[in-house]
Amino acid sequence: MIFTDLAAVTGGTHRADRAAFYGLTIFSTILQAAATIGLIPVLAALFGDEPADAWPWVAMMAAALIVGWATDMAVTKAGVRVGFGVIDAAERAGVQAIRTLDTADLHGERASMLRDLVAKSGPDAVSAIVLLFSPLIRAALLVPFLSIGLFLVSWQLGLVGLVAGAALFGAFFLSRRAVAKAEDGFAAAGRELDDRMLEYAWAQPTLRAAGVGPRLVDGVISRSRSRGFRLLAWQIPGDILFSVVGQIVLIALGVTAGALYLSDDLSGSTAAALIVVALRMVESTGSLSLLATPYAGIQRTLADLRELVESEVAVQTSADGADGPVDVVLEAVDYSYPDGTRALDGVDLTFRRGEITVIVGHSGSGKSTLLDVVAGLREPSGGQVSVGGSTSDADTRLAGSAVVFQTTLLRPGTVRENVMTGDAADLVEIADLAQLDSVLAGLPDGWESKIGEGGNTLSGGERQRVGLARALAKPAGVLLVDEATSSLDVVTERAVVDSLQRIRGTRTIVVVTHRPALVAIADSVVVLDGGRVAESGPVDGLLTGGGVFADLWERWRASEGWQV
Ligand SMILES: Nc1ncnc2c1ncn2[C@@H]1O[C@H](COP(=O)(O)OP(=O)(O)OP(=O)(O)O)[C@@H](O)[C@H]1O
Repeated sequence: MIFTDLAAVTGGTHRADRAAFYGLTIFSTILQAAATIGLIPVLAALFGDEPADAWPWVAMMAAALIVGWATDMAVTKAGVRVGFGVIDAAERAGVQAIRTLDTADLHGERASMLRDLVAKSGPDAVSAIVLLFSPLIRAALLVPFLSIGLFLVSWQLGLVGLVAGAALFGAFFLSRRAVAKAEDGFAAAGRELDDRMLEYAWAQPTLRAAGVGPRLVDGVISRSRSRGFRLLAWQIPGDILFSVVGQIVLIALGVTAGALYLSDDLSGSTAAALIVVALRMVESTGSLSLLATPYAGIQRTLADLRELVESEVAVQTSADGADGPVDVVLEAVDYSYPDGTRALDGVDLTFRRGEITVIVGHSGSGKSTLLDVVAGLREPSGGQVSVGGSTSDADTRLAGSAVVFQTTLLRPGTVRENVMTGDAADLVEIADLAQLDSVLAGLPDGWESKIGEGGNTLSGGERQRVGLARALAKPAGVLLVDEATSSLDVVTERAVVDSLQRIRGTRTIVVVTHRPALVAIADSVVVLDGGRVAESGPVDGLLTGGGVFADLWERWRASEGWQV
C-alpha cells in the first residue's frame, strides 16, 4: 500500500509532516466540495424572490476559495518536506547497500536498480508527492464529499454520487493493477537490458569471438520493446474504463436530476447548479484516469525503497544484537571465483572468541578471500561457517562483523557521519580507542569537520584510523582487519596495534597482515598456502616447530622489513 510504504520509507522523523500533508489535503478537498455545493443555494437565491440572499453564500464560497488556496500552499510545503525525507532515505539506504552488499551481488541488474533508486527515486518522489499524491487524494475524495453535500439537496442524488464514487475507486484500482503489472515487466526488462549491456561490455572480446554477444543483447532489446508495447496496451483499457465510468456518472446524475425535476422534487435553479457539480465529478474521474499510470510507477519505486530501507534497518538491528565476542568456526570451506580460480580449498579453522588471530601467507594464498568469507562478503562455494555455535549465512555474518579494509573509503560528510550514528559518549570512547584524537585535533571543526570528497583531505594513516573507528563503532562481535597496516607509517601502525591490544577480549579479532608488528600481539597465527591452511597455532609453538611460519619469520629477521 503506497501510504504505508511512504510511512515506512520516511519514518518517524517525518510523521508530523505526513500528518500535515494528508490532513491539509483532506481539508482543502472539503473546502473545494463546499465551494461547489455552495453554488446550489446561490443559484436558488438568484432565481428566487430575494436575490440578495445570495450574498452570504457568495461570501462563503469566496472564503472557501481563499482558505483553500492558503491550505494548498501549506500542503505543497508539507509535501516537499516529506519528499525530502524520501531523498534522505534513498541516499542513506543506497549508500549502505553499496557499502555492505557482497561484491558478487553488485551485478549490473542490482547496480541499475540501486542507481534508479538513489539517483532518480528521490527527486521523483518530491514531485510525485506534491503533483501526484495530493491531486490523487483530492480526486478520490471530492466525489464522496460532493455526494455528502448532495444529500442535503436530495437523498437520491447523494446516493447516486456515493455509488459513482465507489465505481470510480473500482475503476482506478482495476486499471492501476493492470498498469502496475505491465510496469513491473517493463522495469525488469530495462534492468535485464542494463545487465546484458554491462556484461557485453566487460566480456566483449570473448563474446565477440564466440559470436553470441550481439545476439544476447538483441534478444533483450526486443524483450524490453515488447514489454514496452504491453505497458502501452494495458494503459488503453484503463483509460477506456475511466471514460465509461465518467459517462455513467454523468448520465446517472442527469437522469436522477431530471426525474426529480419532473416530479417537482427539485427546482430548476438547483438542477442547473447540479450541472456544475456533475462536471466536477467527471473532472475528478479524468484526473484519476491520468494519475493511474504515474501512480503505479511511484508505488513500485516506494515499495523498492521500503525494501531497501528495511534491509538497512535489519542489518543495523542484528548488529545491535551482538553481545560480545563469539567463536567463528570454518569447516571444509571452499571458495572459487566465477572464473574458476580456487582461492580457498577445504579450510578448517577456529577463530576463538576474544582472541586475536593473525593470518599470513604469500601473495595470492587466499588471505583476503578468507577474510571476505568470514565477513559475509562472500558465501563459500562449499563447506560451512558457524558463528557463536550456529551455522551462519552471509547476511548474518555481515551484520555481526565489522571490517577495516585495506583502504578506507570516505563518503562526503563529516567525520561523525563517516564513523557512526551514535551518541557523543560512544564517540569519545571510540576516538580514544582508535587513536583518532590527534586526527580530530588537526581538523577545523573536530567531529563536525567535512571530510571525503570536497572536504578535508586525510592521509592514508588518518583515513585508516577513521576506518578503525568506524569498525569499532559497529557493535559487532567479530572485528576483521585486512592488511590495514601494510601501507602505513610506523606511527599509525603502532596506533592500530595499540588499539587492537586495548580492545583485546571484547571481540574476536582476525587480522590479515604482511607485517610483524601484528604477529607479535597474536594469540595464534594461521599460515595459508595455495588456499589451504599450511599451519596454525600460537606464535611460539610455530616458531619452534621449524615449519613454514618459522621460515617466514627467519626471512623477516634477515630482511628487517617483513613482507611475507
Ligand atoms: N576477483 C577475483 N577473481 C578471480 N580470482 C581472484 C579474484 N580475487 C582474487 N583472486 C585469486 O584468488 C587467489 C587468492 O587471492 P587473495 O586475494 O585472497 O589472496 P591474498 O593472499 O589476499 O593475496 P595478497 O596478499 O596479494 O592480497 C589468488 O590466486 C587470486 O589471484
